[in-house]
Amino acid sequence: MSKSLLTVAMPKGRIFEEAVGLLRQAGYAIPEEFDESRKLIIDVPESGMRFILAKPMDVPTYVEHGVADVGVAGKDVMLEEERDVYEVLDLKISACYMAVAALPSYDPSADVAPKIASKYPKLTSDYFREQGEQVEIIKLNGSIELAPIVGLADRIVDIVSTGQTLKENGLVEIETMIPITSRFIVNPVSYRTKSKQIDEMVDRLAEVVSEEVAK
Ligand SMILES: Nc1ncnc2c1ncn2[C@@H]1O[C@H](COP(=O)(O)OP(=O)(O)OP(=O)(O)O)[C@@H](O)[C@H]1O
Ligand SMILES: O=P(O)(O)OC[C@H]1O[C@H](OP(=O)(O)OP(=O)(O)O)[C@H](O)[C@@H]1O
Repeated sequence: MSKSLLTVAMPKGRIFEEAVGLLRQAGYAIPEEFDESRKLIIDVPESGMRFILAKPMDVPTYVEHGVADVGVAGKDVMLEEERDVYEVLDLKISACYMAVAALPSYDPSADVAPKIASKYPKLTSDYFREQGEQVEIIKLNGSIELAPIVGLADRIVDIVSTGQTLKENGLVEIETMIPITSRFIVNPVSYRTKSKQIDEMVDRLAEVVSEEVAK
């Protein structure tokens, strides 16, 4: 990895477009080809940056290991991964929330050994431990809403945004857990060794975020 360029770990997928939009608003020249490319490493020397494009859940791993200096990750990922990185700014993009959901017929009083399906086993386990409820967690990798319908789990813990997926699958939200937005994260060593570049980036992004919030 180049030491002169600031390496930014970006999440592919849902967050990508909004995160790139913020960077452009903050004055970083990100070429158009960035939006469509299949490349996983893109250098933008005119902005002094190298971007690495990772799976959203993996961004904190790249930043913790220092192969990326900074990155963008959802709060859900931060809570699940618990990596040794600094979370320095709430970018207030890709807003959604985590919720517990079940079939409308679900009766909590009859639920003696509850099974909870989720893509987020750690976050789910922490949540139910804090609630003082003992549960069995079933880790799935997607289509979580399927689990209660086919009888794999009693409840699910998943992200809700529009609520359409729950609705179309006949599930109801029974607890709202945590609001989620994307965060700007920093490797602790890079924060010292590249403080000038990183401080400037945080300041510029913070300004754009506060302008967006004021709109
Ligand atoms: N409706 C939503 N569903 C899931 N994630 C959302 C939603 N809205 C915003 N997010 C944010 O987007 C991130 C997930 O992005 P995305 O769905 O592209 O990744 P993924 O779940 O890893 O994708 P994949 O479908 O490839 O497994 C989450 O970490 C969360 O912070
Ligand atoms: O409230 P909504 O707007 O419907 O969004 C929430 C849904 O979107 C996500 O799934 P995704 O599309 O990432 O598919 P996945 O289940 O395979 O993770 C999430 O896991 C929910 O299922």
